[in-house]
Amino acid sequence: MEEQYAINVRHLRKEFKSYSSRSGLKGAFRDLFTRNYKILRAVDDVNLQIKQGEMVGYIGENGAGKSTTIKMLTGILTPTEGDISILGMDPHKEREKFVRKIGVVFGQRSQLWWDIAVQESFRLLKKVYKVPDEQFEAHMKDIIDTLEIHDLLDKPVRKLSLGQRMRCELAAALIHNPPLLFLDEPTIGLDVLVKVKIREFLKRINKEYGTTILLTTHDLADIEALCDRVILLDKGNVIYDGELEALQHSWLQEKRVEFTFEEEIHIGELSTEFNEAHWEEGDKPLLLRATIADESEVDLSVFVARVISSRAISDVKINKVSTEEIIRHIYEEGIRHV
Ligand SMILES: Nc1ncnc2c1ncn2[C@@H]1O[C@H](COP(=O)(O)OP(=O)(O)OP(=O)(O)O)[C@@H](O)[C@H]1O
Repeated sequence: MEEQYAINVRHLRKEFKSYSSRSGLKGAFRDLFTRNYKILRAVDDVNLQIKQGEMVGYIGENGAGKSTTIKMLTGILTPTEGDISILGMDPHKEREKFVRKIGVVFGQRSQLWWDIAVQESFRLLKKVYKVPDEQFEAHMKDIIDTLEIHDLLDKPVRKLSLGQRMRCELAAALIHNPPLLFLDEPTIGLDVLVKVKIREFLKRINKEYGTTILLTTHDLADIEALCDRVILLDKGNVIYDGELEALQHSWLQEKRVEFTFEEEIHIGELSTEFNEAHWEEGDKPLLLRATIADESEVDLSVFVARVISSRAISDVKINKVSTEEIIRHIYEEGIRHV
């Protein structure tokens, strides 16, 4: 039966042994014979099913296990346990066939040769991937035009700025037009214009070629621009897998208003008089924040009007909760009824 998923991962686990040194000379001597170690479970029972053509954001705090997962999916690391099927292949057992079907960009590491011109790297990769001449010419011209890297082709990689290099890295990952692309922090350290260019480009190849993209990023604007689905990882476990919109929506229902008063007001006074909201101090003097629970029937405009008509107020802000805030909340409080 044809594999239904581009990425199908079951019960994936990766453990690292971390060694600790004993103290003192005696300890160092004992370390020569037996080492103390701890087991760290970087990825713990992760299941992922991603269909061809999906663009999925793989997010989580530092150390959550994102890069370790990507390294296992691309065959760089061997799992401690679990099954990985990528486009119906095992990344380890069918290595040669496998690498011709995937593209990988690690934002922190280059796959281009440092001292040679960018186009030389492209030609070498063309040979590695056994891309036919005609396909290479037409496809690369398109990529070079879209990523606007024409003027960089003669330069050695070491002379490129980070943004220029990243655009070349992406081009390199796509030389063989792979159906599946793994991107680990592809926009790290880039300025906004380059980020936007890269996002537009990824959208285009996804639409044109149905490229499946799994993306890890700390920049949630990347996710917002590209991914309908997010998978949220926490301490090696998937804690959310679903639509970004659903995640946002549940938080947007919480109504939050910031009032800046003209003179100092006691919070207890407001809590009694306007008890439909939960009141707290803001981060500036005279600023107080009112939060109305998701499920409450309170009409926000009526509430704001009541407060404004009863006190002297210099500013009112009705907050839209940002995605960053949503993610932070999730870490602090866990997922609510999404
Ligand atoms: N080779 C290794 N040896 C030992 N521990 C490792 C190794 N690689 C990663 N780890 C540990 O595994 C955990 C997960 O790391 P990983 O790099 O996958 O996280 P991440 O989610 O990609 O984080 P970041 O956003 O900071 O890149 C961390 O605690 C990290 O210290």
